[in-house]
Amino acid sequence: EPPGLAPPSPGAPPQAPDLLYADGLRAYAAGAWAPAVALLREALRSRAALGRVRRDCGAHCAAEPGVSLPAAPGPDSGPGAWEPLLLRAALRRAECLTQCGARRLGPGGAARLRVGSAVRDAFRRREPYNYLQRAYYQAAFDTGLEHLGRQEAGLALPWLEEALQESLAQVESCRAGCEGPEEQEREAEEEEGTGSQGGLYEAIAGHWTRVLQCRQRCVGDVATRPGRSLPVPDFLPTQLRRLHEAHAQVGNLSQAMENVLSFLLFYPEDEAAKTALDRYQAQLGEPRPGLGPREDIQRFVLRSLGEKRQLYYAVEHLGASFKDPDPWTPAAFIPEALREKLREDQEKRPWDDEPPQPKPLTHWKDVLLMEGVTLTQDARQLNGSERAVLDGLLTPAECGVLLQLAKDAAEAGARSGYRGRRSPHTPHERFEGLTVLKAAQLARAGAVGSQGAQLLLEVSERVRSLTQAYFSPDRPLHLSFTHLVCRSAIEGEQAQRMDLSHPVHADNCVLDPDTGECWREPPAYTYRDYSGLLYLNDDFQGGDLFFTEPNALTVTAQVRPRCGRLVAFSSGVENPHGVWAVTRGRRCALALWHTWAPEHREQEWMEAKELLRGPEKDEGEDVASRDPGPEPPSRRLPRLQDKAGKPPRIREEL
Ligand SMILES: O=C(O)CCC(=O)C(=O)O
Ligand SMILES: [Fe+2]
Repeated sequence: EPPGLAPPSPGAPPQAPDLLYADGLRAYAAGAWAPAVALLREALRSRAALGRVRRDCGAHCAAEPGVSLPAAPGPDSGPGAWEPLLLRAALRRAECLTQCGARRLGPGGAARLRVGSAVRDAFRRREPYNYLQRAYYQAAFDTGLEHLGRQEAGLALPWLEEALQESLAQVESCRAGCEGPEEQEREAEEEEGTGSQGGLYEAIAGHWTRVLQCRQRCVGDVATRPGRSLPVPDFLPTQLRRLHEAHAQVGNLSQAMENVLSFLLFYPEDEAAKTALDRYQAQLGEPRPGLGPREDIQRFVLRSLGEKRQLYYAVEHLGASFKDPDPWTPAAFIPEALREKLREDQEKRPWDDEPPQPKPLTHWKDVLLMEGVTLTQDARQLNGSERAVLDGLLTPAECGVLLQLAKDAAEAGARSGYRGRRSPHTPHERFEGLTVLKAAQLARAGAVGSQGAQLLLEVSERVRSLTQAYFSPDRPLHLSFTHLVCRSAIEGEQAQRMDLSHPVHADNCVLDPDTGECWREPPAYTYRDYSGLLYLNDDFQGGDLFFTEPNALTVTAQVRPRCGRLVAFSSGVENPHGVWAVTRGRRCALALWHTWAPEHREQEWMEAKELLRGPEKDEGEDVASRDPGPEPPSRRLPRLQDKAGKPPRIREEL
């Protein structure tokens, strides 16, 4: 129990967590800190209590003699003999679970306490902890690390041990939630196919796959710190490593052994751990036959491996999808085809042979002049390295055309049944993205004006040539992805918002704010070398871009979007960035990523251009559509003018 919490009133059924959460947020917004904290804590506790009920009932019902699933039938019981037994046991078990839930939560309890989807997402993303600082076990781990940093291994140990046990307990309650009806709806929404249309057994297999996917995600959920989009990598093995080192430092050799053996369950080939094990063994003297890995970890690893085996089976044979959250899964578990892909991803490391270096900025000024662009802030003014704000890349008329394109494309999408998605980064915003190819296809189909689609191509090339001139004059940069993105505040959900429109991240590596390290490996887009954001409007509230230190907390610079403003920066750890919540209106920007690696050049750019060159669009003077080169054209293209006839200069201090 987190310190400072009053004990729950014994026996009383928990109150609905979503009501508590909403009250807590209201109190927070009103500045009533004490009630806000009490309510938010109560919301978390009530949610945990619900999780406990599910978990306890699950365990209780699995152990009931009358409802336990049948043992495998003998060889002489004939084919199909197990089927009625299995299904009857499933019915009994469901009955037991229903009764147990009613006993613990009151009649209709589970339904009464069912949480709405927005709040469920908030809990899943651990948002309540945003308000209460950090999850208790994460705080315990940090305290442990602080002691270790001060060479106080003895003081660190109880914190580290508690953090590990509490993390495991959190994983258990998360897993218990995976059988809940809400999870199933959500998973089924996300992934259609695995058995949702089949008969009884396909449906059972699909349901089971979704339960397993959800359970496997739990480690990542528990390891995700509030407000962050990515989990602390390798959360459990990291804790075990700290534990064995700390135990060894204070001379608890047998516990050091237990913990390093547990670590080796995740990484049997880890050289440092093997060496440590040998050392502990030598120090201990005579062999201790009873010494093995910790039971809790052994159970965890075995169970997880069993689930992975089934999931990979479903991937291979049932078309299910599974994004394995763990880097420690043994290669033998992963189907050959997937392994191939992982290997490829890992081998493509263009930075190995040609590390990025600071470039002499030779002719960028000429390019700026030619483009009618002004440098508003350089890296020094932005408190960083390799970042810049440039203005005047678009005329207001051009912004208008691109905004119209985004709007028309969204409407075309809506007509074809595509609902404006919730943002992948926050439940409080809608998110629409348009690629260059999609724009060209829509233009061909007459759903959007071809002028907009054409301009999208042209402008992306404008940004590319400028970014290359500014940051990489001696080495060609290619566009690797171009995305027109609008984020819109969802009305009625903004009042108490504390989250970000886009959590702090780096564009080509996985940032670990606790160590300030950034892992240039998948799932990051490791081949991205420079990022660009070209803004189209400013008539919205919130939504400023900000840069931080690698701790993801200390803001070093902020940029207010506006039409024609480009923020360009190198995509690595030197430029962690995020976007403040968009609390009113719609914020549209062209996001562009550049790469030095020609093999990661955006294929769709050329396809889009081909499409737009088609017969319907064959106007003689269309320069862009005539360039046959494999590269996007680097030549300056005609630009839309304002009514006055000259491209306006925009220069404003931030
Ligand atoms: O829209 C912005 O200002 C930033 C978006 C961003 O960082 C990204 O998409 O990676
Ligand atoms: Fe980004």
